[in-house]
Amino acid sequence: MPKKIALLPGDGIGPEIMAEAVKVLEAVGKEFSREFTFQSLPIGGTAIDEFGDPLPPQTLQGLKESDAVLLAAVGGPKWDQNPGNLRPEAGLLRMRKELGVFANLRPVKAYEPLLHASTLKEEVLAEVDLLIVRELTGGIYFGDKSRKPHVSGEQATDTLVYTTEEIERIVRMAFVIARNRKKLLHSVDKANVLESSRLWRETVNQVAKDYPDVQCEHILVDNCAMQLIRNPRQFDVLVTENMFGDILSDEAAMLTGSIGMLPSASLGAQVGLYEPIHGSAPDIAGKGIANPLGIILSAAMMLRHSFGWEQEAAIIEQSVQEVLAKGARTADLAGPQDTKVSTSEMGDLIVQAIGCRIPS
Ligand SMILES: NC(=O)c1ccc[n+]([C@@H]2O[C@H](COP(=O)([O-])OP(=O)(O)OC[C@H]3O[C@@H](n4cnc5c(N)ncnc54)[C@H](O)[C@@H]3O)[C@@H](O)[C@H]2O)c1
Ligand SMILES: CC(C)[C@H](C(=O)O)[C@@H](O)C(=O)O
Ligand SMILES: [Mg+2]
Repeated sequence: MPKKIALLPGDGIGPEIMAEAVKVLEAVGKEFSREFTFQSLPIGGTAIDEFGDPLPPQTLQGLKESDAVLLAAVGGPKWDQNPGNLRPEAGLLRMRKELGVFANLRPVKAYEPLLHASTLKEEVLAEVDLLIVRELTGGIYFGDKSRKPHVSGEQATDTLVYTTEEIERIVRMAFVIARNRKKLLHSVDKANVLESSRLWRETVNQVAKDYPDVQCEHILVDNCAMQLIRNPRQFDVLVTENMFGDILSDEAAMLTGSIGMLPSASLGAQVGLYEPIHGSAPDIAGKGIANPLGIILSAAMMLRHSFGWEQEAAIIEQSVQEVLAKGARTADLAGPQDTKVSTSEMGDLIVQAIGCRIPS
């Protein structure tokens, strides 16, 4: 049976990078005799323009009927003044909630050929290989929001809510992952200030009893943000709530040289959702210069986590390493010595590398 992949190209650079991910999946399919069917569905700003809804019912239906979902990015200045529920981002959040993908895995790997491309020192970055496990369907993103008049103008409220159950399931997943890596887990919170973080920390301590072989450390989020830049190699798996994970993962992207490099997998009970961590990059959209590696590596995560195709995932990841080692770079990473390539040229190079790795 062919695997049904729902594609959500979205806005800005989304369609440009999505085209490269599809090329790569087709190449893997050809080499390994795997069949895919692709269904492209509207989401975000383009869906608002066409259907007046950032997550139209037919999109949600299509996602639920698919075997896995690949999203590029949503958002852009055109929709920034829309009311909250009619913003592109509202469609993305509603989709995550509807699919129940509470666990967002964001691996951060410093590729050797890119060490010089970061604004940080090479010796700090060498061999960084960590994983941020971000809670994705709770916290301040999903709590009640309100506005009311105030003597100074208005008062706005966002509510940060977590239940023991929501914390426990993500923390348990992080412990299992940590057990299969270096057996080191940092739980990131703000327990010195936030009640939700105090519940988070208590729950982590309870769950930790079931994983005595995993070393578990608590770290406050402000210190964690600093330590990620000071000495990132001290971390292996980090687990944290929704907004802290969002911010820390953009910060951690600079350990790789570009936010365009980071993939992610969002997992839960049903279908898996795969997306690069970056946004729609309106400043470079339509120029053919966006880095497609984040979405290509997300496609690799899809093959591994949704279909259990480890070899196929690894071949994509090895091809990315190889192409980078040969000096090809999109504009976000290119230095004077490098060969600067466009979005589609980068996709072609990965496809070629896949072809060369498999003896026919
Ligand atoms: N998952 C998502 O769909 C997602 C994630 C983050 C932001 N957004 C949305 O994207 C829009 C723009 O947000 P932003 O500018 O804060 O963040 P962004 O991640 O889109 O861009 C930040 C910077 O990184 C660069 N960049 C991002 N991805 C890149 C890539 N693949 N290759 C090369 N350079 C890349 C951009 O050019 C920009 O300079 C907003 O509407 C925001 O809400 C969407
Ligand atoms: C666009 C936005 C809602 C989203 C988030 O905050 O989760 C993005 O920043 C991300 O990291 O996927
Ligand atoms: Mg983000």
